Amino acid sequence: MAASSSQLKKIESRIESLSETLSKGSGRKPLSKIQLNNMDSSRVSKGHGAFGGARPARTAESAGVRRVSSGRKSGATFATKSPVKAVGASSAARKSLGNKSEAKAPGSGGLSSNRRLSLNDFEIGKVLGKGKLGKVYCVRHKQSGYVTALKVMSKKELVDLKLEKNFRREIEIQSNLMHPKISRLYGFFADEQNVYLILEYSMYGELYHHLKSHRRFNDTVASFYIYQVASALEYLHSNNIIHRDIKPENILLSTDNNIKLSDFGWSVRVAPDAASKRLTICGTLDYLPPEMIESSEHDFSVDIWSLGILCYELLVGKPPFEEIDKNSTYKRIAKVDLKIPSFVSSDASDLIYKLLQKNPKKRLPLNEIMNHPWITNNMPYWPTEK
Ligand SMILES: Nc1ncnc2c1ncn2[C@@H]1O[C@H](COP(=O)(O)OP(=O)(O)OP(=O)(O)O)[C@@H](O)[C@H]1O
Repeated sequence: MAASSSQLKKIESRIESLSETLSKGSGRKPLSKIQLNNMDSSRVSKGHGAFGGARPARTAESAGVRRVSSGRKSGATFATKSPVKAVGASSAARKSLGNKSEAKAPGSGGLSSNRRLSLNDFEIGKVLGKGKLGKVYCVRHKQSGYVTALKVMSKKELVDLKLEKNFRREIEIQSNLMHPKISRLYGFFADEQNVYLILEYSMYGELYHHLKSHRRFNDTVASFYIYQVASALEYLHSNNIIHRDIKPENILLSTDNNIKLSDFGWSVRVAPDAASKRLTICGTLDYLPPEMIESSEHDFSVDIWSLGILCYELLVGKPPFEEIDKNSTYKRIAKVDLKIPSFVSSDASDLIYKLLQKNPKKRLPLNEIMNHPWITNNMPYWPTEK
């Protein structure tokens, strides 16, 4: 595993430029004011699903978030069932995670109607959290009664931070996704100052906070989450999308510990041709794969690497290559300097080793991850619907 001195030199100079790129953003062009001002929800609502078919006007998921009580419970390893009556959603959460019926549209006339939306269409509730560009609120759509999350982003900040490209990606990709383990983007609109994303409400917030409050999860809990993320990734990859920012902060929890993969700001749609490779460095430091650090091309397997990091972090409580300074982290990633604590079960260790392979081609494919003994042996203990 030890790298030669010339390899190390190469990595060091790479790290310098990488640190610069990550702190500056990767040269994204500013979007003109006119483009931002022209944004409205009709682009989303008129858009046909990239994966064949128009988006339904209302989903079972959205119906399931009606009449939500405002209190957010947290703390339980498996959060107790919410007061929300989920219509059709999450019933097949455990063993048939890909069940499309969860995302079927039971009716019409919901949030994604062609009528332009504005802030006046919503009752604003509590702040759910704060992002880089603004706050996220729990809101109720007055006409339908649907409770959703409303992400408010300042146009000025978007331009100043050169994040318009990420924002466009987030909208273009997420609005066409329909999977029970992926957070829905119902639409968006803009006014003079802000753009607003209407998102599926995940009442239990980020998986990251749950992990921090528990320090680490046991095999049953961690495998339940990993299986769900793998299921979401299987859907994304089969639709030629690489997420590129898998981490506990981007995994939200809804009822019954159903995960909702979110934050598609770094995701990318690639040509169906398997040879298509990307070069952009993106994602989050601890989750970067060796090929990004070494500036090689990357493909779908970056998400498999990140799934390996996630698996480790859920079981150990911190990512595997974490160091005080980022250069040391980069070096450890480049060398795949992996040390798994002895309290991690042998099945889990086996899976982590198979995911954190330096050679992207050697990383375990998603279907094999979902059938790995660590998953199948823990599956009977996953929570069931009450
Ligand atoms: N759909 C949602 N349901 C419930 N809570 C949410 C939802 N979306 C975001 N939140 C909460 O709001 C916080 C901020 O979210 P936001 O996506 O703006 O932050 P972020 O991760 O920094 O994203 P960005 O990088 O786009 O700024 C999250 O940490 C989460 O707790």
